[in-house]
Amino acid sequence: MFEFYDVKYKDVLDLPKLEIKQEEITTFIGASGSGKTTILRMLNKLISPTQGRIIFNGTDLRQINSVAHRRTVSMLSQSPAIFDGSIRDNLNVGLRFQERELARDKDLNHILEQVKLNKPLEASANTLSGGEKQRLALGRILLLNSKVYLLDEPSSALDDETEEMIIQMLTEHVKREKKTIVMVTHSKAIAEKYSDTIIEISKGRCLTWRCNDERNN
Ligand SMILES: Nc1ncnc2c1ncn2[C@@H]1O[C@H](COP(=O)(O)OP(=O)(O)OP(=O)(O)O)[C@@H](O)[C@H]1O
Repeated sequence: MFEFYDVKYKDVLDLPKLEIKQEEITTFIGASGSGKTTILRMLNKLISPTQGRIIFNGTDLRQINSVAHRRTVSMLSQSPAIFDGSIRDNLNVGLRFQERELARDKDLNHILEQVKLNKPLEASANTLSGGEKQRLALGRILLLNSKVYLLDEPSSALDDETEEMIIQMLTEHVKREKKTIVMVTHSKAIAEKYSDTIIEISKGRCLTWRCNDERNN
């Protein structure tokens, strides 16, 4: 799905070769500042490599329109914006931004169930806790129903039990719907348990690459 060839980003990343496979859960792990978020930002075309190229389904990312790309590839950032308004408005904002039809309350409530957020749609999003806001933002992304989700620490503000429930829901969802997840997590346990492929980044380089528990390099 994504192939990196001699990709560099300033002096932050140096990735001679990297592949992210379709319909898999690929997880990046590594120390703070190692370059994980920068990789996700490149996959979403928020930034471009300063050298080398990234191929997405056979086409150089430089040739793909950014807005069109982001309809296929949605990103949940580490600190997503929750604006002053209802949970309903905050869930629908991604669809509104993409000029798509807004979701019906039935579908919004289903999404809230999926992200384990037991709140009415009219409730103010501002009064939610940090972990609840994180789940709301995840719900907003799921509503977009994209082929690829880029998730930057999607469960960092959650307690262990909720984290496990959310990641389990996500993995079941992507397997059932044949979607692709590229995720960053601080939790090696979560990475080991739920990923098809784990890529460890250290100081902008790919340190280890493990598929189904086999170290390839
Ligand atoms: N546009 C930029 N120009 C220059 N340096 C940058 C740019 N963006 C990020 N960096 C630097 O690149 C390094 C990697 O940042 P990145 O956010 O990718 O790390 P990370 O592995 O996601 O860290 P964390 O786990 O703390 O979120 C950091 O030192 C950061 O300051």
